[in-house]
Amino acid sequence: MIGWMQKLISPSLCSCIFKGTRKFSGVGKINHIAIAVPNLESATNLYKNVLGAKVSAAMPLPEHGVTTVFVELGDTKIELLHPLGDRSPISGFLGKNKSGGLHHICVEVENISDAVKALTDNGIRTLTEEPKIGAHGKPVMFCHPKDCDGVLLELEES
Ligand SMILES: CC[C@@H](C(=O)O)C(=O)SCCNC(=O)CCNC(=O)[C@H](O)C(C)(C)COP(=O)(O)OP(=O)(O)OC[C@H]1O[C@@H](n2cnc3c(N)ncnc32)[C@H](O)[C@@H]1OP(=O)(O)O
Ligand SMILES: [Co+2]
Repeated sequence: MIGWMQKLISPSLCSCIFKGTRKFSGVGKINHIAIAVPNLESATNLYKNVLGAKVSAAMPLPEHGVTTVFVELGDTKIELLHPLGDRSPISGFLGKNKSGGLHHICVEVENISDAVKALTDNGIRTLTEEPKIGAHGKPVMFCHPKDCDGVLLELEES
């Protein structure tokens, strides 16, 4: 029954109706790979002017404590991250990795509540209680790197 109802109404509404009974539909493609950078201008210059990629304007996201630049690479992206404000979640990482480094991977999921449930049911901790709205205006959630083989995993609703 859930299958045909999903075709008629939105996945989120369906998820509310069948809370706890809907099955996670599985992970989608890589949305972006994020690199924390100590100097946003020189990192942008590398991808834009040396490697010839199309890059976005720098976008300050105070609610995430970062400024981002997206490098477009076909159907995926690199997200350049630089700390914003004095409580940035990436300051500790850059303190340990002074030249910058691979910070997280972001994978797409059809329904973030279903994905979070599948993860938490399996003992994976999320870093916030509720999803936030990410750089693409869609709900995102981060999973603890210690529960994901040392990799910070971001989920973004597609
Ligand atoms: C722009 C919006 C959005 C998007 O739409 O794309 C974004 O991408 S926002 C990006 C920035 N936001 C976040 O990263 C939010 C989630 N992250 C966090 O809450 C924190 O970064 C963290 C994961 C809790 C780590 O914070 P930190 O201050 O470094 O805490 P600890 O020092 O206690 O770290 C604990 C432990 O985890 C290791 N660690 C930290 N960062 C990473 C990482 N990126 N990848 C792998 N491992 C990481 C850290 O080294 C500690 O390990 P030990 O040293 O062994 O204790
Ligand atoms: Co990200």
